[in-house]
Amino acid sequence: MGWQLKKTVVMVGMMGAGKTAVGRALAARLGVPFLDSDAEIETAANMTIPEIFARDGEAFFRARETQVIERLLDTQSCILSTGGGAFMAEGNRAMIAEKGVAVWLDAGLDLLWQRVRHKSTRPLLRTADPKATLAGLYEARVPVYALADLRVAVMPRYSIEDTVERVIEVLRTRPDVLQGGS
Ligand SMILES: Nc1ncnc2c1ncn2[C@@H]1O[C@H](COP(=O)(O)OP(=O)(O)OP(=O)(O)O)[C@@H](O)[C@H]1O
Ligand SMILES: O=C(O)C1=C[C@@H](O)[C@@H](O)[C@H](O)C1
Ligand SMILES: [Mg+2]
Repeated sequence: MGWQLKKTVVMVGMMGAGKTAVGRALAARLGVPFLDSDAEIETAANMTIPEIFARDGEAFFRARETQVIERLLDTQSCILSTGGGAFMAEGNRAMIAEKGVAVWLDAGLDLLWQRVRHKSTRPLLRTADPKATLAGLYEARVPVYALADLRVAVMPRYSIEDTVERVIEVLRTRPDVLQGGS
């Protein structure tokens, strides 16, 4: 029997947690569409996220992010990966709770730093001490990510496919979200 995804699964968590990589692999596994709010914003603006931050500022990006998430939540039963800051806005959380189910990819700070340290694609980390900036964001955001409906612990030894398996296990505890697969 195939899978039946009943609700849109919204991946939330810190930058580098794997929302995009795991979300894409999860969608392929379940045979449902994959959407990524950061990618949609870049395509619509025809600019990269660092370019948008540099030209229009973070507040502009956040307004776009809310609009895009609202639009993407109307795609029935898909996997929607968000940007790392999206779940911080209460209005975004309310939309996500209404139309989908939020899954927090919970990765530790050391792993996150290993994943993001060599990339220049995250404008918020363009500071004098990006490791300390990441740590500050982590401290501030973890209590908010913890409001997600479901949590999946991400371990350094997990491959993307391993994490997909963990997400599926957790989703299967919610028959209103995922059924089938046996
Ligand atoms: N086991 C793994 N699981 C998830 N990602 C991994 C793994 N191993 C390496 N990666 C890599 O870690 C990087 C960060 O992942 P990804 O871009 O999916 O994070 P993200 O949560 O979408 O971040 P952002 O909030 O910035 O969009 C990617 O280059 C991804 O390919
Ligand atoms: O954690 C964040 O606030 C961000 C994460 C990325 O996904 C992008 O949405 C952007 O770089 C901001
Ligand atoms: Mg991403």
